[in-house]
Amino acid sequence: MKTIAVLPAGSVSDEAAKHLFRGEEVDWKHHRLISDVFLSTASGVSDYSIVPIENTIEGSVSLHMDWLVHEVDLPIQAEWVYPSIQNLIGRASELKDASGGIDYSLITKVVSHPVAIAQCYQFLRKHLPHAATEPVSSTAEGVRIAQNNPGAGLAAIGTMTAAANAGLDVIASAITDHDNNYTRFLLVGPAPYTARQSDSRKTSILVTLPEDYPGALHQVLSAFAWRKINLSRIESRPTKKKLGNYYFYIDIDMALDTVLLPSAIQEIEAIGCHVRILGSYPSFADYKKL
Ligand SMILES: O=C(O)C(=O)Cc1ccccc1
Repeated sequence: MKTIAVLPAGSVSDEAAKHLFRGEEVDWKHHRLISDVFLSTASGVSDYSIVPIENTIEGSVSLHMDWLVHEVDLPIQAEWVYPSIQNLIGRASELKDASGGIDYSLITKVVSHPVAIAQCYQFLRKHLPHAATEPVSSTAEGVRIAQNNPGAGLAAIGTMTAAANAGLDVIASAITDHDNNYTRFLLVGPAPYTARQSDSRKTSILVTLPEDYPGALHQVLSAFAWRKINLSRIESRPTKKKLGNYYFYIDIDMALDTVLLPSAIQEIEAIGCHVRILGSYPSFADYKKL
């Protein structure tokens, strides 16, 4: 039986995790903090960690990308995309107006994961411009805080599951600014993921450019382009060593084969780039086919 570390029960990550591993017997290790999700596998307690890495509305989850790069050395073994439907959660009985509807002015603070708060920016600006927002470690943690603080004018943003688990009401459903809000999740750990196969494979690398080499980034991109290797994502992140020094996080739409991709990597290493392979793995873009 696999042991898998993930954010708390009822979080978006937890729902996505249960979807990938449905039908399998799993020992779930729920952690309040993403750092403990990573460290559970890095320390050998868990076999895998599940990490939300990118969202349709908000883009990359920088903290999680930085943990993957700077704090642990855990290969990516799979990626999949899962819908993130956010809801406003609280105690309806505490928010009634004279006609029995919801009086949003009675909500003084909204508590949730910062990415979830950002996904619902327009809803909050329209209905809750007066309310404070408080970022916490997960949407499920925000619901737990609302549950444990009755009468405090708190509302959370989270999943239907988290609301049901906490015995709270869904005050407003599907409040994200755009429909089709999806999150990309990574499965990280030492062993390959083999439970499901995908025709689509990716390889993620981290490239550090040589100093004082004008046009180095163009040469990196060219090394893939002339080999007709498609790059689906490139993102610069600080190396945290010196202002203006970046890693380039590159997703490549092919497996780490034996000739083409290794030769492209050798070519960019030859001009002085440092390349770290973050993983080569199956990609499941359509969760309905999982
Ligand atoms: O907080 C959660 O529920 C998570 O799983 C992290 C997250 C938050 C918002 C969008 C995607 C993942």
